[in-house]
Amino acid sequence: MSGQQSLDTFPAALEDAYNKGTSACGGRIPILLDTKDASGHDPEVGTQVSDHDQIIATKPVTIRYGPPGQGQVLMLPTDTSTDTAFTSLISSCEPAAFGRGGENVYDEQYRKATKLDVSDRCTDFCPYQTGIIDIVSQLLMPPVKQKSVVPVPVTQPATLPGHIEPNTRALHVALAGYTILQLYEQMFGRNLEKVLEHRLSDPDLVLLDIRAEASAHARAENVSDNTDVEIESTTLGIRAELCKLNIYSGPSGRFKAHVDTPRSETQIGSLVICLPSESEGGKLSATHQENTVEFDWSRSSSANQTPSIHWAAFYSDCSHEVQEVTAGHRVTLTYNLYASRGSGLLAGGQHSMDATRLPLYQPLIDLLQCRTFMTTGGRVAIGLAHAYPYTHGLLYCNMPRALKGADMMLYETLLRLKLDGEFVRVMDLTEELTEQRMNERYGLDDSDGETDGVNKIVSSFASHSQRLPD
Ligand SMILES: O=C(O)CCC(=O)C(=O)O
Ligand SMILES: [Fe+2]
Repeated sequence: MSGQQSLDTFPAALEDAYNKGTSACGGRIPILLDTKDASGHDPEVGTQVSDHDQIIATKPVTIRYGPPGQGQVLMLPTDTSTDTAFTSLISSCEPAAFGRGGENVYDEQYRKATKLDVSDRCTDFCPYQTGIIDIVSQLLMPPVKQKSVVPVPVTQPATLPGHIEPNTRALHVALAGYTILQLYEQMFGRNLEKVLEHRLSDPDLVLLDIRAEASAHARAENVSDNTDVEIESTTLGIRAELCKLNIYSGPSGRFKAHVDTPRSETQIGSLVICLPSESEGGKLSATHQENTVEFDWSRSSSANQTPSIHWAAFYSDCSHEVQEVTAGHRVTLTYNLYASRGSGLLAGGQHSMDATRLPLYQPLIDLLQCRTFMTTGGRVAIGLAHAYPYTHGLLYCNMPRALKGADMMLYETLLRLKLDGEFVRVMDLTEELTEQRMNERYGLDDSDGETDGVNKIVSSFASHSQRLPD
């Protein structure tokens, strides 16, 4: 390719990458054959050094197969010509069919391979442990589809709904569309600055909810309709489900071009793990529109490399094929990849964590059952431990799912106890108040009145009047 052609092609490829991402990716994980350290223990592969410098490697892969009571154990890599555990694995496999016109068919012209179903074997290989799922999630997920965010209304209502009991001990926050400023000025007829100085000495709790209207906006119909879409397109994770062990053997193992049958609506692709057993041929190619990505894991292409696990992941709509295996055995594990909420957005969702085991659970019950605590009911404001992107309209849609650590723990506990929590942005408006004073003094007009000084949020929950679980 000439220099000029390259100059023309690269920007186009870059634009494609921005717009479409990629439809396939793959890699290699070396196998550490001697995983015993001097003390005779297995070092924790892949976690010896910090973060970025970790060398991702894996131990030899163990496969257990065979009927109950007659199980066999195979460790790969091995000498496949002499290891009886390997030859016996080959003979335990049965012909692999494939889906055609809604039926399972066996046609050697199209697919010549054998298989072991999940129920017939297990393996200690883990695509999560080896970081494959992290890479696939980050690289292969659909490109971010930015939707225009409906502008946040800036008008404030003139009056407040409801009322606050005179003996309410804590701040009542989270009245969507209303400000703490208004709340205090109306309820206490006092200057907010003095109220805050008087009530809250902790600098984290210099409260003003001038952005409460943005939370109302996030809940407004037109945005909530889109909220899930926004989340799906920006922060999805991937769940991998082991499906089969397949063996493509020389001289004529193959799987002609096909598109996998999705197992459910949330299946987004497939992951193929090629275990370390020598074979020739068997190149995998995945094609999406005009783009084809090839993965050659044959002995000749990986000569001089340490024994490795190779992997490839591709979208469900990729047509892919395994070219003819000319010699040896190509042993693969296939996983179905499903879209999932993924890490980062799990707070309050469906998951397997039991909130009653959280360290906050019992103390909160004890507090709420305490006869001297807030005897007439009321609300409690709790400063959260982490900072969140509160001025970012799009990211704010992820709240409260994006709560982290202790904040997630608090939220899960509140949900489990069926307590009503709301999130309120807390902003340090010291600068704005100073500016306002200056403006008042010198008669300047503050036309904007917004601030970026967001640092904490507050959760409030109604107490006492709630029924607690027995
Ligand atoms: O083994 C491979 O590389 C791909 C196998 C495949 O396409 C399948 O099992 O559907
Ligand atoms: Fe396939």
